[in-house]
Amino acid sequence: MAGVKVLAESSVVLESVPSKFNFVNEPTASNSDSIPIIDFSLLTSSHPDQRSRVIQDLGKACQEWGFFILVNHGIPENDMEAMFKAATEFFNMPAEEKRQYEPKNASDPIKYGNFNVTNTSNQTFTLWRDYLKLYVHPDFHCPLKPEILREALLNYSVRTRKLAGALLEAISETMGLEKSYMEETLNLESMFQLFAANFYPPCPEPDRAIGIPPHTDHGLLTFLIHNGVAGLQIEHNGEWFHANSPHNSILVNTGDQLEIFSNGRCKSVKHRAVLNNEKTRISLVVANGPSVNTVLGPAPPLVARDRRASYIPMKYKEYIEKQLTNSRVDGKSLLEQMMIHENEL
Ligand SMILES: O=C(O)CCC(=O)C(=O)O
Ligand SMILES: [Fe+2]
Repeated sequence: MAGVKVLAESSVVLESVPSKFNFVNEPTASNSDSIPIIDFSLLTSSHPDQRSRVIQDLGKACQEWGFFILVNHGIPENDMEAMFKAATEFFNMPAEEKRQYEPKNASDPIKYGNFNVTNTSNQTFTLWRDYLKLYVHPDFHCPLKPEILREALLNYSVRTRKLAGALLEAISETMGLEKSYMEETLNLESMFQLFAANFYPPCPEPDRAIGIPPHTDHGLLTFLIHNGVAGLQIEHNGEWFHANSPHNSILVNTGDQLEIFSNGRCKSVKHRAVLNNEKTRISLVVANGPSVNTVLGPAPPLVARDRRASYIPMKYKEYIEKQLTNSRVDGKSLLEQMMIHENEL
């Protein structure tokens, strides 16, 4: 298939969603003005009170929401603009140019296309989204075109990697661990970084298709920026909320590996991308994980404190592969499968 973009822009005016996209969707969500906002610049504040307050807020955000809006993060606006420009140019290239990146294997380091998901009743749906996914660290992979992509992405991956490192240090502190604990035990100098650009064209029947169904992210911390068009929703206390983040901020969420590592303190929260019938939405995502060879389980000092481990350890590489191949959209998630419940002890 040539991509959802081509379909949405074809000369025949689409009045309904072709049946292969039909996803039983429950799009209602509420607004929330209480998604935590974290001011990154305060983490380096020389006022001890200010710093300890932001560490406390950060810990609370990871525990209660698993999502927060990061402001004053230090990544220049121009660098983000350059990424949107490059991603837009990529999706605007002719279908033949993009087709060479359609994956042969799920683990190809450069992938473009659209995605099918299957539910527990064995029905398959195509998602209303074109994506470009690139492995950018420890090895950097990037399509040759558009030419502006390489430099912009190299820079963005360096900057987001530094930011992830600094946030993970602060998150270690929120749990009473040494600042460098995660960096050392999870081999963060060779952290696995995945970049994804998501392109959601306007959809004639936004309630009958979905951009990305409910899921959690597999890594430690995910960073998301978007082009100002709403669409991300997150689950909080069993309800769905719109996650609107202001221009120039970064929406950060804690992923499965951080929930496991923190022995359940940080929450890897379900989220989904819904559609609209007016505007194209673009989101740019950087998923930051441990090195792929790390066997990640609950941190021993936390297990000692809690007197039990609440999750089974697994090599991160294996976790990613399993999540790619095993999951049914409405089935038990891999994270749920890794949990050790109290009655199983
Ligand atoms: O586009 C969005 O807002 C969500 C993207 C997302 O959840 C993902 O790429 O994992
Ligand atoms: Fe996600």
